[in-house]
Amino acid sequence: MRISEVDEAALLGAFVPHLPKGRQTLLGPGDDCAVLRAPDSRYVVTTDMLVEGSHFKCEWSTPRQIGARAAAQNLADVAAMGAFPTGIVCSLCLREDLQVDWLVEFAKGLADRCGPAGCGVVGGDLTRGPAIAISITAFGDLRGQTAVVRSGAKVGDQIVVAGTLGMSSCGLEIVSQGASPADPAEAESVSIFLAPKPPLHMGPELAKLGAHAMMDVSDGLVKDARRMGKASGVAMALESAELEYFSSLLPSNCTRPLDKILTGGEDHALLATLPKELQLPEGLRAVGTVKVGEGVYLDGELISASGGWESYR
Ligand SMILES: Nc1ncnc2c1ncn2[C@@H]1O[C@H](COP(=O)(O)OP(=O)(O)O)[C@@H](O)[C@H]1O
Ligand SMILES: Cc1ncc(C[n+]2csc(CCOP(=O)(O)OP(=O)(O)O)c2C)c(N)n1
Ligand SMILES: [Mg+2]
Repeated sequence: MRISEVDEAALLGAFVPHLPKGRQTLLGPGDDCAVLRAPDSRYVVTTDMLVEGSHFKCEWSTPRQIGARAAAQNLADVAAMGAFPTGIVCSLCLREDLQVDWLVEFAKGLADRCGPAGCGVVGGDLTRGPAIAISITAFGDLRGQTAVVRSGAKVGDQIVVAGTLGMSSCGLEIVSQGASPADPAEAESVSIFLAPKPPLHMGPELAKLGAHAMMDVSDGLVKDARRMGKASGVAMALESAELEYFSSLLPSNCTRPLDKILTGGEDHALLATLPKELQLPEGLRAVGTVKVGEGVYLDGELISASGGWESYR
């Protein structure tokens, strides 16, 4: 049945039962506001939008993948502060021709990423319009840790990454060509593009390790490292030899792999800097060193191009 054939109460009746409750939810969907516990007394909050055609296409993604992507990109921002996601609210502008089932599958996608993180989907809003737009606001708890900001990188720090780089961009390339994935690496890159799996648990882990700065990589390593460097008043020196691990994960016929690792966005890896003497645990890769100066360097050469996704270009 189309969403235009049912009233809002019936739509919510189909949607809400699929949403995860979350460990910190005191009152979920159904009232004027939700009530969330904030055990730490502070909370982090972030918001991100996805628009049909700009961030996803219904020809490429299942509704469940769109839900997972929408949740993942918001939860990655929470993790990038060193926090644990506690709840999200999700506002949806839906086309009238969508099926009620689309909404149910979208809810399952939100649950795919929020559920395992212990994060509730505690409210939202529904409206109709000419294209799908999704706006999510996410809240997180710092559990006593200091929030890890992007401005704290110190000269001498090692620059580290948790998660993948370039996989989403390879997936976008495959999907844009209308091709089906030919091997497991291609399938994984398409899956990461359509429904990213950020290493959410590594955010608080990095905070505990004493990360000086952290952010998630949404627009590309170079562009986001440039933002971190600028905020911290330092230069970010990347080493291509250290990036080889990320190349090894990419599909074998992915074009310009180093470019994708440097400038491809949307894997939602975590980029952080750590004290130089620290031994890196499983799940973290060193990619370079924080230096005196400004800008981003690769093997000692300044990268002058923006080096990433531009939403307004
Ligand atoms: N419309 C807005 N009003 C206020 N702050 C905004 C707005 N858009 C972006 N910002 C802020 O600017 C910063 C950079 O935004 P953005 O590039 O979207 O971050 P991210 O890549 O982490 O999602 C964030 O702190 C964000 O909250
Ligand atoms: C249909 C489609 N085309 C292209 C892309 C690639 N893409 C869109 S936005 C983006 C970068 C991140 O988007 P933005 O809205 O700037 O996210 P933010 O930095 O706010 O987290 C990329 C790589 C996509 N996801 N979907
Ligand atoms: Mg944003």
